[in-house]
Amino acid sequence: MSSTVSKPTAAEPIKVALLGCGTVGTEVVRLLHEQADDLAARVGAPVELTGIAVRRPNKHRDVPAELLTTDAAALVARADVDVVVEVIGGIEPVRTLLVDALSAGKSVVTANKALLAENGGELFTAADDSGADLYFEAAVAGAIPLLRPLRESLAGDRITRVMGIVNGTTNYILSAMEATGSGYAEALEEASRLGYAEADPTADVDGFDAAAKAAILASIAFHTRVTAADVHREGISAVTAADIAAARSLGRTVKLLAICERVTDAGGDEAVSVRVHPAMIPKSHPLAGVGGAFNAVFVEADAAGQLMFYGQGAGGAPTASAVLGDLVAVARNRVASGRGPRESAYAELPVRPMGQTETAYHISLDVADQPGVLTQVAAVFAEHGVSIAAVRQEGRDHEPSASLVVVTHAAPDAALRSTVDKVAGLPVVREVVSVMRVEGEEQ
Ligand SMILES: NC(=O)C1=CN([C@@H]2O[C@H](COP(=O)(O)OP(=O)(O)OC[C@H]3O[C@@H](n4cnc5c(N)ncnc54)[C@H](O)[C@@H]3O)[C@@H](O)[C@H]2O)C=CC1
Ligand SMILES: N[C@@H](CC=O)C(=O)O
Ligand code: NA
Repeated sequence: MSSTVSKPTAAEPIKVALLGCGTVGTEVVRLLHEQADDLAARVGAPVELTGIAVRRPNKHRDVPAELLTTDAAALVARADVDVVVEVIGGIEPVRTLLVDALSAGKSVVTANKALLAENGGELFTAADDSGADLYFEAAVAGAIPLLRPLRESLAGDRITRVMGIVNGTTNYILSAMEATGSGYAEALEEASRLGYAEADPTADVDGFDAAAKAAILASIAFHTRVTAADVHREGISAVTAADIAAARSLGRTVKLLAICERVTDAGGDEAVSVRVHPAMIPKSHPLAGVGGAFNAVFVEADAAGQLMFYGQGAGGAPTASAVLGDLVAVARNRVASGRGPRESAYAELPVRPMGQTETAYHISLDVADQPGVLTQVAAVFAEHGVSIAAVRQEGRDHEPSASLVVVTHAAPDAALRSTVDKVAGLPVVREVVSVMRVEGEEQ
């Protein structure tokens, strides 16, 4: 129990059903217990755990047995449950459980980005219909207060860009590969052991988790429903030691970035572009120093300018901190008979396809060391309307091959891809060693 002396609370207890008791759920239970008095004082009513839905009750010996049930649906339906906290993950059965909870007027706190990015609209509609709250700060960038600032503090501004590192597992792996040269598989195993990775870690390494978070961020930032399917997604499983070495030789580092932008076409119409992919960023860029499972997100808004959010993006306790913050908010709303912010999707901006999104590439080639190679390669870039920002060609002692590195200016992604395909087919090109997008200015 905490040391703070709580003020007596007059209101009826707020009764909470917890769904799932794994990495995050265990920490939610711990914090609810350890901070019970403080939480009651902050909410104005005791916050009571009435039940915990788990899959295997005998695995949870440190939780009071009378709270445990394997019947999540029955727990959600209980008349004495005011708030449902969901930390199971995945789509079903969670989607049905949460729609049922919201439809019955029970507020929901969830960390489930996969569900929000897939079925967020349905959840928001159910919440609106019954007047219940739907909070999900833990779903993006773990402990970092990010969604509430976007939903509330910046609600009066016009956000133009959200860019950052939003997946702790992949950042942990890339940091380990960069710092110690440690192997990909070994770093992933460690990230899972530390509780950062999803139950199925392909969600992390193939970029699904970051894409779901990018969809949530873009939806809030641009007042538009963006789903996971709208997000261009590339993970880190194809990032090689050669890519990392190529980045290093240019004073850059490789990060998996989520980039959500408000864009304007030639006719003046607005759209959104949302993408997740690895990119080389300058070592001097603030995101380059974000290591391990930490996350960092830049937000740019017309009036506010540039903001940066940084902190622990994964792990049981950091994620539980965000869950508890939301729980206090929805419990306070209940005590005050009020509501938190609803979904804001009035702008309904279209999503621009990746092929039309402007990006810049770094291309590292192994070419024949003979006259005219550079001219042939440059001609392919010119043919596709791609302008070259920098070229470096280096011969190798006693070898008939040379290294040719090309960095482009920004161009439509489709034009860059076609350029790489055509260059790869040139007889003078022996191997495409590394192709990666580049982002960020030197600071
Ligand atoms: N671990 C992390 O760092 C973060 C996790 N999240 C999200 O939080 C959620 C939970 O993540 P973790 O705690 O890491 O996962 P976990 O896999 O450790 O825990 C999930 C628990 O739910 C239980 N479960 C599965 N189906 C169930 C059912 N039908 N009824 C009751 N229990 C069931 C599982 O047995 C497991 O104990 C996921 O949505 C995840 O994406 C969000 C931010 C960070
Ligand atoms: N698997 C996720 C957990 C937090 O959202 C990550 O690694 O970031
Ligand atoms: Na967060």
